[in-house]
Amino acid sequence: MRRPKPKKSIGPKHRRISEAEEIELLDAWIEAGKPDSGSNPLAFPPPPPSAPVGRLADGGFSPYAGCKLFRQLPISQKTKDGLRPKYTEMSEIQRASLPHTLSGRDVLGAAKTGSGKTLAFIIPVIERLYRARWGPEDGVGCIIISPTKELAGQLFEELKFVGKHHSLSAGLLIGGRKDVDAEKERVNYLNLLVCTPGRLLQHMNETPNFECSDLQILVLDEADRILDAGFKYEVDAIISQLPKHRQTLLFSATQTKSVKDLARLSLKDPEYISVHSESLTATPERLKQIAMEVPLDQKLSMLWSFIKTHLHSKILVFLSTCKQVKFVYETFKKLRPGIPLKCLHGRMKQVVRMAIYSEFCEKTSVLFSTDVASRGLDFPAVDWVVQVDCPEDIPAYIHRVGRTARFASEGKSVLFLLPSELEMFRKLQAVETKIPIQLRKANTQRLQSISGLLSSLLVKYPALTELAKATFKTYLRSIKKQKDKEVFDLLKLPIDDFAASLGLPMTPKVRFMQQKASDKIASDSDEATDLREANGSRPASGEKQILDRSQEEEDDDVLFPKETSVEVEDNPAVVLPLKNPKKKKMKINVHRPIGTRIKYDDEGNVIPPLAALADSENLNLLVKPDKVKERYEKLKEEMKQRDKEDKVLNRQRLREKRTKEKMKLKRWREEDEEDDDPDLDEAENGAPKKSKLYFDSDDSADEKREDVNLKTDAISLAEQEALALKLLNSMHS
Ligand SMILES: Nc1ncnc2c1ncn2[C@@H]1O[C@H](COP(=O)(O)OP(=O)(O)OP(=O)(O)O)[C@@H](O)[C@H]1O
Repeated sequence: MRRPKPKKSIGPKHRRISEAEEIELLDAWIEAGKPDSGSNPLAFPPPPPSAPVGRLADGGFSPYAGCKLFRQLPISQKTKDGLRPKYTEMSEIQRASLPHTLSGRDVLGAAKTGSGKTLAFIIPVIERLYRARWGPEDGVGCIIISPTKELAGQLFEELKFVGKHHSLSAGLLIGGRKDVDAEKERVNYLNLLVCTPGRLLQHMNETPNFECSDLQILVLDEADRILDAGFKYEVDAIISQLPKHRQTLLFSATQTKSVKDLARLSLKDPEYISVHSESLTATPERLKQIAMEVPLDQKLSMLWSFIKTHLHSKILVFLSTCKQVKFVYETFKKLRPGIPLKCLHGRMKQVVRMAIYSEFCEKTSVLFSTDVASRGLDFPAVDWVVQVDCPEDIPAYIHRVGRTARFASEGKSVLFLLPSELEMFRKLQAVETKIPIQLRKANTQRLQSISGLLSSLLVKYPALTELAKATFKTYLRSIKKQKDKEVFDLLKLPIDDFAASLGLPMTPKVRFMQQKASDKIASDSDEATDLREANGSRPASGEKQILDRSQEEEDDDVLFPKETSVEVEDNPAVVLPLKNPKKKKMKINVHRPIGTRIKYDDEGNVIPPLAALADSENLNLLVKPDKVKERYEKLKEEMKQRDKEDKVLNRQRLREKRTKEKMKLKRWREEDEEDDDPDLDEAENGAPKKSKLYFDSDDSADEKREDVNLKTDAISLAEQEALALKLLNSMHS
């Protein structure tokens, strides 16, 4: 613990002395009453409210482990003044963790959503710097990292609220703000930083003299999210630049217990404080939860009907992609449901996002959102959380429903599940997950179908048709990307009905669906071929082409669908075009074994060797039928082999081409580019995208993006050269 140093800033003399005295008293008080490591302060008897607080007449100190009121804690008067009158009594997580955090220990705090974890780390942060008499010249003393910009903003507001009587300086560092240069000037004078991982790393890398070498305390809010794969690059880079000797606090409703994660953070004998582990439910007790089976093509009608019957409620609706959020928002707005609508997703400008966030805090309305709003956000008085799309896993479910029934309030949530997603209900209902959810039948009598209305809207507004197509594709893509294949199965989706429900006259072509369906057919036909081979019969002619197609179409870019036509239905019956016969001939010619004669038909076309063998004239010339068979088998083998090689090369070529096209498009069409992930905010999961994550939307960011793009071009050129060389080799072999 740093000792108080003489205050350098100007101020009245009596105040300086009283501060020093207060700090001395607080240090002694904390030391005298700190709970044993590993003990749970909730188990201590709380002192009565009327008991004296602080230094007692006998020279000792009042106990604080187990106390219920903020004023009974060994914290500064300024913090107590900041807390009053809004906060007087502590919540369980605050009671359990504050005695440990104030004593300077590392803490992993787990408590239900809306249970007051924010104050549980904001108070020790302020107090630690106050007691160390931190000033502007000391630089960064505390860093609070949040996974999303909105949550960072909310934490910053809470920090300002509680710390309003302190003279510490704090800054909000989040991507999407244009004033990065001004921020760089200031950042060295800030004591407390509330930031998203990307922006913090940007400062660490770019801001001259940016210093965290004296960091006292690091906080990860939504720690499990920050430590997951999506932020790995940033977090590892950040941690490597922080001093190991510091206090570290990790908080989340779904806390990590991974030793690997904790090792990454170099925690020292951390206290694991999980206040609701004994609770019967993992979600807030005042939260009523239901799940409903809703077919994919009825989801929007169901949502519409739900909104129409809850016009006086504040409703938060989760969808999985930005495009879906946009589509639902735009179309529903035009259909005028009779309640204000808003939307929030990671592709919106930061100022707009912040404005929407504040508006939803204040007004009764419906907010359509991606998972950008699923964690940490404290919207007051949300009546309903509606999950139109299934969450990726149980923690995601817990965080989403946790936007309602916060602290002492009540709330309700409904989860729409496709018939193919009912496994998620079973997982949620499992005893160990402790989620009291019930499956209800949807009342289809009250269902108001809107697919016809959507069709008319799409006719009237052509831009909406494009949005509907993108919605269709990105939704399917989001399902494809889900890890839990027990729940998410692309091939079980009624995609034609889904397209129709969005108002689309035709089902858009999606190449990865084609791939999936082909894979399925391929595996089915593999089985069939095995059977036939066992019976000694030849494969049917169409099968081979389906298999070829499936291998060629591995890349699944939804932005540039090819001309190939695919129809996938409930029972996938795939219609695939024949392969380009020209290509086939080329391949045979290039790899023609030396000495093989080329045969021509009457019109001068080359007769493929197999056809030539089957030619009746030639058949007469052949010596023995078993020789024909042998020759046939040999040629078949050779062709198979060469086909294989060609396909590999072809795939590589295709990938190269698409990567280049994508990079180009990415630069040109920032607004309309595809949603690769459900949402592309810093909050989102999946592997970090170098050009996106930490250079966000600042001016400097564009320059960086250029760098990244140039780099990618250089790589692809090198790869192209290697590919050309490979091609040449294969031609000469
Ligand atoms: N001791 C308290 N007394 C009264 N209200 C409180 C107290 N602590 C927190 N609150 C209020 O409870 C609400 C939820 O708190 P907070 O956002 O910190 O929850 P959380 O546990 O961090 O939730 P999440 O897991 O969703 O991030 C806030 O509105 C906050 O102001």
